[in-house]
Amino acid sequence: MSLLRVENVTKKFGGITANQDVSFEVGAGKIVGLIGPNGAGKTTMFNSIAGYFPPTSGDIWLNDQKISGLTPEQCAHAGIGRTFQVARTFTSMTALENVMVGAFLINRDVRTARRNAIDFLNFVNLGRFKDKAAGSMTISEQRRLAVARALAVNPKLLLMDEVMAGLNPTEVKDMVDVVLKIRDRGISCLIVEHVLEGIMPIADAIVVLDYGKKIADGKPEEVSNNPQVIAAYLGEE
Ligand SMILES: Nc1ncnc2c1ncn2[C@@H]1O[C@H](COP(=O)(O)OP(=O)(O)OP(=O)(O)O)[C@@H](O)[C@H]1O
Repeated sequence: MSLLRVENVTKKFGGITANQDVSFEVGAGKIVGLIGPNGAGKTTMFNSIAGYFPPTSGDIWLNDQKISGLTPEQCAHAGIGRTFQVARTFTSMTALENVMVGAFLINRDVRTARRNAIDFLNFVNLGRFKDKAAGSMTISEQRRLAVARALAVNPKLLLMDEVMAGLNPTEVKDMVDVVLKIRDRGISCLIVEHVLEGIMPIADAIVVLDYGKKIADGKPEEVSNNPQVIAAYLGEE
């Protein structure tokens, strides 16, 4: 059964069509990769799903709730979580405080938010760093912290934006393990990623965008053999 349904979404910025008539689905408990060359429209799609702006046309559904047009807060309450790079303003806060920012969105009780935040830090293997300033953590730790913060809003679907970029192979494997653990909790993951060796082995499906349009959608092995996909990536080199 599909958790997320993106139906014929077009997003225009003035004369630029960042997404053109894009449709795809994310099943419950599935991992879907959203890939494509630079400027293909991946971040724009995330922004439409997370309520940062409404699509110009088309609809987005989470289960039977239409979420296109909702605010980011309403989308979060509906069940959309999203990773952000640990923002500059949050770097002086501790790891625990960063995750509590997410936890507070759904629970205003400090003790409950704190307890939930500790659980999520442990979940991403950062429990021992709870009192460490986020800014003094490694890139790999900051990425997992961003995931813990997004999980703290109790999402049904987690949007992960390039959480593997710039990581070494061991760190990519750590992040892959976290993604698999998230999926095993029943949370679906939609992952924008340029690190294809991270996403391809674990994705149930890969959606490929190029110049705003969907050019492929299927199992990783089908998509990676698709001549249009190969041409889009070679064109980028
Ligand atoms: N707020 C905006 N205003 C105007 N144009 C925008 C805006 N956001 C994105 N665009 C344009 O839309 C197109 C798609 O951009 P988008 O950032 O969604 O691509 P992307 O696939 O995420 O790229 P990258 O892999 O480089 O992050 C680009 O041409 C971009 O310049």
